[in-house]
Amino acid sequence: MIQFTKMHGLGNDFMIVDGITQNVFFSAEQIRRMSHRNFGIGFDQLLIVEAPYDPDLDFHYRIYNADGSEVEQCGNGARCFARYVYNHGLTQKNKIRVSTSTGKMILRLERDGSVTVNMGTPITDPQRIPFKAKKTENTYLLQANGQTFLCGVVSMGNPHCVIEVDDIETAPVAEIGAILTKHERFPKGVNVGFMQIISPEHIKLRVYERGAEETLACGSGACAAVVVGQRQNKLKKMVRVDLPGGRLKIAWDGDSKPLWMTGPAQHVYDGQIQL
Ligand SMILES: N[C@@H](CCC[C@H](N)C(=O)O)C(=O)O
Repeated sequence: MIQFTKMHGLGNDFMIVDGITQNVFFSAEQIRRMSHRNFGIGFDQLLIVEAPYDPDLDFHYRIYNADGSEVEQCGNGARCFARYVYNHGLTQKNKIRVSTSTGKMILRLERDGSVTVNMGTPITDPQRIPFKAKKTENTYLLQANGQTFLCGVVSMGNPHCVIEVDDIETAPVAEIGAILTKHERFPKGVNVGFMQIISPEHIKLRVYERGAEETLACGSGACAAVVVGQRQNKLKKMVRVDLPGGRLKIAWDGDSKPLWMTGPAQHVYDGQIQL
């Protein structure tokens, strides 16, 4: 039996497993089965807590998409991870240093129950995203489905492409998201964000996630949208991001500064599963 906890950050939901006190290994096929919303637990991502590899860190964790692929970053997952390790007595700290497969992050538990995450510095160099382009630009033209899309491309540890739309309600998230997420110019796939700018301090966003389809919220996607909007001089430093599942606060001072994301992390239930 494997003990797990179900949590969500604005409806982006997670199965979280303590891999320190339990010996766990899941195949991609097992992850796909567990993530199924009718035949399994149902989740967008699986997070596995591990011991730190570095004495300066408190934890390491692995992130898997619902389709079983391992990924580098998950903003909403980071907030849930912080609440999970604190509530399960794995740490007494309210400033938690963690690493994932791409880098290090600092998670801060706030008194009001929200969690603030230092999401690190965005990457715009195409080679490091990775994205096939000759040089760094604020916008690129992407051809798909007989149409041309103007988009910003950025990595928050994981790859994002952000398209500005006039109306978030009618944005072709499922149709175009499913095509662009596998576009040949993104060798490792991409998360596709659709952003409506309401004002320089307020956007609406829907994200078709790589390996999970459209989710109710994407934390790294919210950061990516703010980077893209700011680099086009359309957004200010502090931005309210409204996603289908709720609101995030994103702050970015630009250039080589890290992004800060603040939002909720909710426990849903504890369970156990036999594979
Ligand atoms: N929901 C996440 C992102 C999860 C990973 C993503 N699907 C990818 O493949 O990069 C978030 O809140 O950032």
